[in-house]
Formats: sequence, C-alpha cells, structure tokens
Amino acid sequence: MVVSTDINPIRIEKIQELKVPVIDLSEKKSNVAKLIVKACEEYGFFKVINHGVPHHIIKKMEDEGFEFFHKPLPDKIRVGSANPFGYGSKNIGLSGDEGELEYLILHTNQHSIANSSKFRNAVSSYVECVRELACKILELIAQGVGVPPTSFSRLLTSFDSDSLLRLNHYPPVTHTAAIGFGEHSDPQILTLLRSNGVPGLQISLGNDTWLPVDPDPLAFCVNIGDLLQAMTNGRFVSVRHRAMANTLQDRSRLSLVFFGGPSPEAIITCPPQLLKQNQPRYRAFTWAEYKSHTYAHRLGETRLDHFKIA
Ligand SMILES: O=C(O)CCC(=O)C(=O)O
Ligand SMILES: [Fe+2]
Repeated sequence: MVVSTDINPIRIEKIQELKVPVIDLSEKKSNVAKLIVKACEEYGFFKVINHGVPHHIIKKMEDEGFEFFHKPLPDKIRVGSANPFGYGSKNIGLSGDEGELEYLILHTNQHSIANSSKFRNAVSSYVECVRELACKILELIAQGVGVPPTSFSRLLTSFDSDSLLRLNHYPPVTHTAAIGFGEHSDPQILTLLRSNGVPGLQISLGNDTWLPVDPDPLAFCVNIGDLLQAMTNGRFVSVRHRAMANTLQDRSRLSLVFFGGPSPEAIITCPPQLLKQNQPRYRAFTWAEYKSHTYAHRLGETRLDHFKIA
C-alpha cells in the first residue's frame, strides 16, 4: 500500500539547495541596485547586510520588546487591542485568522500607545533608522529599474505616511507543525524584518514549497509588498511568507517588522517608464481603498487580484 504523506522528499531537497539572496549594501551602488532588482523579480525577498542601522538601536528596541511581552497579561491588554493599534494574542486581524504568537502594532507617526518614555524613545530611534534604510533600498530599486530616484521613497517620507511597526513574539510551543503566523503577502510597499536568532520565517516558492530563512540577527529581511508589485506592473512579486511557531523550548522568538506604507490618499499606479509598451495590469487605487479591502479579507487571500484589470 502506498501511504500518502505531506512530506515530499523532492521538495525537501529543493528547499535545501536554495539560499535567499544576501545583498551587501556597502558594495558599489550600481551593482547593488542590479542585485536588488534581480532578487525582487525572482523572489520578492532578500536579506541586506552592512545596512547601517546601529546595533545599539536594534538592541534597545529588542530589549524593550522583550520587556513588554514579559509583562503580566493585564498590563499588556491595558495598551488597547490591536484594531488597529495595540496588543493582540493568537487572533490575527478580524477575519478569523489565528497563530501561535502575541504581538504589538504601533503606528509610526502616532506614539499614543500608553507606554513608558523609554519604550517610546526606543521606537522613535528604531523607526527613524529603518525608515531611512527602507528609503535607501527604494532609491536603489528606482535606480535599478530606471525611474526618478525618489519615485517610491517619497511615499514613505510624506508627513502622513501610513507606516507601522509590529513586534511579534513567538513563545515556545510543543507541537512542531504549528503555524505562528499564517501564509500571506504584506500589503504595503516594502517590509523590513529583523528577528533574533530563533528560526521561524519561511518564504513561499509556489506549489506548496517553502524556503526556510535562516535567522540572522545582523541582517534585515526585505519583503516586497503588494503595493510595489502594483507599482511595477507585476514585475516584482510581493512574496508570500509565513512564520512557523517556535519549537525551541528555552527561547522565544521576537521579530521587529517595519511596514513602509504611503499616505492613505496616495494613488497607487505604475510609473509610465515602467509600463513601456505593456498595458497596466492593475487599476489605480488609493492606499486607503487597498487597506479596507485587506482588512475585510482573510490573511491568506491574494488581495491584489481584486484590483487586476480583467
Ligand atoms: O514574524 C515573522 O517572522 C513574520 C511576521 C510577518 O510576516 C508579518 O508580521 O507580516
Ligand atoms: Fe508578513
């Protein structure tokens, strides 16, 4: 009798052969721009090293994050529930998704969540640095695809840029197949994720094949979001990814995730230089419109499809 199993050995081999692109930002700009564009087209995902975000700023944010999650539950609940900004546990979004994590979502322009000034300072310095890094990467992307340098980064520097910082805390669980954060693509423009040395993040290669991303506390993981897929007319892929629950019994996983988004009124279209002879694949929409569509659907849906021109 042939026993069917979910674990396909061919897939495992394929997974082990591949490594996600690691891009050294201290190398020559024109080469870096080319490598980034290639990674955005092939995976919608890469890691950056020598990124210039000072270690002490990351460490301070990580320490504050752990301090927050180690507080008693009533203290965490007191900051308000995560719709849209605040603390959440197990439930992700409002459409029934669940995972083995707790999290804190902060708006990068409104630090109104009642926390200590020590916490707020850590968030401000961290956000300032990662926003700058996100802009630098978006400018390299602009250079690589041949559009004016600030075509994408200006969306993150506008005074009402709708960017978020999300802290995800994955405590140890004993069931190995559990999902920490289910499969999805990030809705915004660009995501910068940094995690401690505990594994969990995986990116999708399609056909149910997953590529585990080695934890690397010195690097930032960069995800292309749905808006950048739309703004490149589908040339870049907004990578589908997920986090497995943490099965290391003696440590928690903490990821710091910056989502670079535009102002709610920003109109998302592909610059004409990138359309060339092609027809636009997506209709123009505002970020506010995209966000409300996203919030109304399950995490795993391919939300950008709704804006496709038939
Ligand atoms: O925590 C992680 O590694 C992934 C989380 C994630 O994908 C997200 O917050 O959008
Ligand atoms: Fe994500």
